[in-house]
Amino acid sequence: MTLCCARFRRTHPEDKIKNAKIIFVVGGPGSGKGTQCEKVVEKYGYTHLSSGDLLRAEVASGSERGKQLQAIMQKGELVPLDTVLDMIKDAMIAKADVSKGFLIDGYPREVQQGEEFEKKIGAPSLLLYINAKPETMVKRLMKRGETSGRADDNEETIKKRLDLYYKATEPVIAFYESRGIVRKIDSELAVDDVFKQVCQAIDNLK
Ligand SMILES: Nc1ncnc2c1ncn2[C@@H]1O[C@H](COP(=O)(O)OP(=O)(O)O)[C@@H](O)[C@H]1O
Ligand SMILES: Nc1ncnc2c1ncn2[C@H]1C[C@H](O)[C@@H](COP(=O)(O)OP(=O)(O)O)O1
Ligand SMILES: [Mg+2]
Repeated sequence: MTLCCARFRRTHPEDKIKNAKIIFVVGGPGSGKGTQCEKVVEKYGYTHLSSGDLLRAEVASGSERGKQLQAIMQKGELVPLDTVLDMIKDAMIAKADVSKGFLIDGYPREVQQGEEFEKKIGAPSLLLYINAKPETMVKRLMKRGETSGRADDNEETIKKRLDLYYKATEPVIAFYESRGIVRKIDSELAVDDVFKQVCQAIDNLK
């Protein structure tokens, strides 16, 4: 009895994801992260976790926390690090038993997010850097805004998100470049041609 309880206490939910394969998907707003992740899920069976989607689900739940998050996202700002990291961690644990690997889309958005992720979860083996010109991103987001219903797909918020991307998120790429795990993807091309580059990067992992 005593032995059994001791063992129970030592089993943490985090243990389930300790050795998970992790791919960070980083790029500006509207660069095509979500589009490419969907195709990776289809071909490789990885689990796609988008920080933005997780946050929007919390907003849709109507919770008090969701209301606070909505106000931040509407302004194009970043939500608190702990909130988004906890959501990703919980979602990873929930999928750990059936997942071949995780695509973490939209995270890290600043270097500190990467550092905290590694402390609490683990290290990525690849960073897909989805790169498009700012004009392209704005054009795609304005188009997406016609149907997305997203509170942040409007001209004013798009500009703020782009500025924040260059200021806070691009340094993330330099941070991981020194580790040799960044693969830069030209996202100016048609979706399938972008995907070919993504496949090459993932296939080289094995
Ligand atoms: N390679 C591409 N060429 C043209 N349009 C694209 C391409 N990739 C994505 N899009 C479109 O651009 C918009 C933003 O793509 P999305 O995947 O939502 O980007 P992100 O998740 O990086 O914000 C979507 O409407 C999508 O259909
Ligand atoms: N890692 C993160 N840290 C803080 N805020 C985040 C976040 N990921 C998403 N958010 C918040 C702020 C973003 O402007 C908003 C939408 O994010 P998103 O859905 O990833 O955008 P997109 O796919 O257009 O790049 O959600
Ligand atoms: Mg997205």
